Amino acid sequence: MTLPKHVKLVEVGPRDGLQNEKETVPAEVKIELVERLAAAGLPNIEAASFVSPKWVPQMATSGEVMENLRRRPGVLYSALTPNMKGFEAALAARADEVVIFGSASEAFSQRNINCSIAESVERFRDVARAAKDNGIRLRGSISCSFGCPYEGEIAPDAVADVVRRMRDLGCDEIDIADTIGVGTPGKIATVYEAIAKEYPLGQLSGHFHDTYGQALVNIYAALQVGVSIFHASVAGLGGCPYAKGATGNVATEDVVYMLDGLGIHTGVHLDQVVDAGQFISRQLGRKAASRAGNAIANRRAG
Ligand SMILES: CC(C)(COP(=O)([O-])OP(=O)([O-])OC[C@H]1O[C@@H](n2cnc3c(N)ncnc32)[C@H](O)[C@@H]1OP(=O)([O-])[O-])[C@@H](O)C(=O)NCCC(=O)NCCSC(=O)C[C@@](C)(O)CC(=O)[O-]
Repeated sequence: MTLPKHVKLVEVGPRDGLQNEKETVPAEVKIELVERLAAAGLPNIEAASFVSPKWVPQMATSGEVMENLRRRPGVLYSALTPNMKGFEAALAARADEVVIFGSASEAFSQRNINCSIAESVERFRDVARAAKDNGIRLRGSISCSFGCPYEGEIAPDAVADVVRRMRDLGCDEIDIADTIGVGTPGKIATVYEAIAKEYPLGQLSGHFHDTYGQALVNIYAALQVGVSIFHASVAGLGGCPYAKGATGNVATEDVVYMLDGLGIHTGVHLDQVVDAGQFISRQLGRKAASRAGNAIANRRAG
């Protein structure tokens, strides 16, 4: 068994992580978080989401965050864009990458973006074309790829179908999301084997929430089938407002700790990610949900 030698980590804490926070997190705090994560070596940071502020109020400061960031050369700053209104805002805010986000579950698509899967693909068509015209990288995200809070089991064929549609829109990368963290290693292998027939494995990522404590082992299972792009959220921040009870993405500190141990290169400095995780947790007034991060912080404190 050979594991990839390099992994690209996409940091989603400032977006997926913070979008679910009840209290408004000030834009200056979000900016400092993104800057710390970039300084820690994260090559791609999801920093904004241009969605309706009535649906997700926490993301209403996305423009302010993107415009006031001190950008680090070589880092890709991404933003979620469900439609052309979101795309125009992302373009004005100089996003390097826009993310169209759909679902493998009809029920989740309706709850999350208020339209069917087929309608969402039509909306995304304009965003995809505009991204290409403006030379902006295009990423697609597919929620509920391993299970849905409303429909339960999701067939790998349903995921493959949305992967095909995202591919035909011209996505440069496609995220396979376990929105509610129900996947287990066997299912991970089955889903990636089904979708790798439709789209290059090297451009597929894993976006695993850790609700059932399976995210790290699922990353390991995905590494074994050759996936080399993973999403993670510093301090394990997050959840999805339309997936009740789902916890955050796997913590970045935990993923970096595991990959360092496996000798897999990420370019990310663990100590600095731990600092970023402790910083945002202090700001939110709670302990980080990262086992490795807290262990390292405790060890440092003696
Ligand atoms: C998609 C919509 C906008 C459709 O919402 P809609 O109500 O069907 O859209 P609409 O076109 O009828 O517009 C309604 C109102 O929203 C405004 N509007 C419309 N679009 C925008 C926009 N882009 N930015 C700002 N405002 C917007 C629009 O201007 C109008 O304002 P009003 O006239 O009522 O004042 C809505 O359903 C929405 O914003 N949903 C939010 C979904 C979301 O952010 N979910 C969380 C992120 S996805 C996620 O976390 C999963 C992921 C990616 O991490 C992977 C995983 O783990 O599964």
